[in-house]
Amino acid sequence: MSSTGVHTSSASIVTDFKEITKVRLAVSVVFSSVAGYFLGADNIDFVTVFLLAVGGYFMVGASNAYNQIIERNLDALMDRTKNRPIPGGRMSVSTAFLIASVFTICGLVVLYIINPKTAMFGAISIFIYVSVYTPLKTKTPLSVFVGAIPGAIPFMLGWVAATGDFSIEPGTLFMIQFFWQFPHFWAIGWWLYDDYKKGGFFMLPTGKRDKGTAIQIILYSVWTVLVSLVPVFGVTDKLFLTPVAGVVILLLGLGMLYYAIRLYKEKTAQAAKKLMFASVSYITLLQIVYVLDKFIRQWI
Ligand code: HEM
Ligand SMILES: CC(C)=CCC/C(C)=C/CC/C(C)=C/COP(=O)(O)OP(=O)(O)O
Repeated sequence: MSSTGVHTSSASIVTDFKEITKVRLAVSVVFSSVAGYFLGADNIDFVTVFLLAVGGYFMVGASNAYNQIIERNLDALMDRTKNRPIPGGRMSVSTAFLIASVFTICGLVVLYIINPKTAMFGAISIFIYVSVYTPLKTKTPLSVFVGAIPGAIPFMLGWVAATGDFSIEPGTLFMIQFFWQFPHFWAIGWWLYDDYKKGGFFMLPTGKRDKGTAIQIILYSVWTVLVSLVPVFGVTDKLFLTPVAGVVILLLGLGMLYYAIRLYKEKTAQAAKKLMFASVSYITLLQIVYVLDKFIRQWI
């Protein structure tokens, strides 16, 4: 989520703001929330979409700023993160804390305006990410299972924003994004293994770039695809996917699985990097297909 480019002293405030809030991750989180909203809403209300996007950005931005305060000394040890605003010496801890705190309050208020449940899930996400996942990262590879909880909330949050309800449909959206994060993150953990080691992070399930990790990546990729197909079978109430969309999702899933199997065969950082991009493409395209399928079905 951080650029690996070297910032000079001329780095602008805008760049630092983007880095402290991890703009690319935040935008993809907001994207998944808006997709969840489109899936849940009977009538699209663009004011709610706007509030969800703004409130979501505030909450993710705050989460990331707190994370970078806590990890500032470890971030300084890794190439990927050493130029972040705090270890790079361009932002003080108190400024980052101010941004994080103001963003938390603004985010909660904006999400509360949508409905109280949306604010509650936003609060749960930031709490788990900052207070449980972040400290656990240096302790155990199992931290990824904890980090996957706040990571999976945004897709379902959109549905909750649209309906005010938590039921089987948002639960299914949660499960899809939850399982997806294992191939996503373990691919990154493999690709950037040496860098993570410098910071004392052991993020792979076996702790190593070995056959065991590669097999787990394949298994979780299979799970991700299977869970993604559940709405085709009409067991998830209002969340439904046509068989045509199911076939498209299956093809996308086989694409991700192909890169997971290549990682198993090649066991290289290059293969892991490709799987990381395949995983990001998978979740983004899945959300687009889910939304398009709903609207095309309504129109024809
Ligand atoms: C356990 C959960 C997760 C972990 C540990 C994780 C970790 C990471 C890391 C370390 C990177 C940076 C790779 C680089 O330096 O280039 C990354 C990239 C990315 N992640 Fe995640 N991620 C998680 C969940 C998510 C979620 C929930 C989303 C979106 C809904 C997401 C979307 C992305 C995207 C779009 C990128 C590529 C853009 C970028 O480099 O910032 N990730 N992830
Ligand atoms: C609605 C709401 C508030 C949602 C929260 C979404 C959220 C913050 C998801 C984070 C997902 C995650 C574990 C990313 C990895 O961070 P990392 O600390 O491993 O990344 P790093 O190594 O780049 O610091």
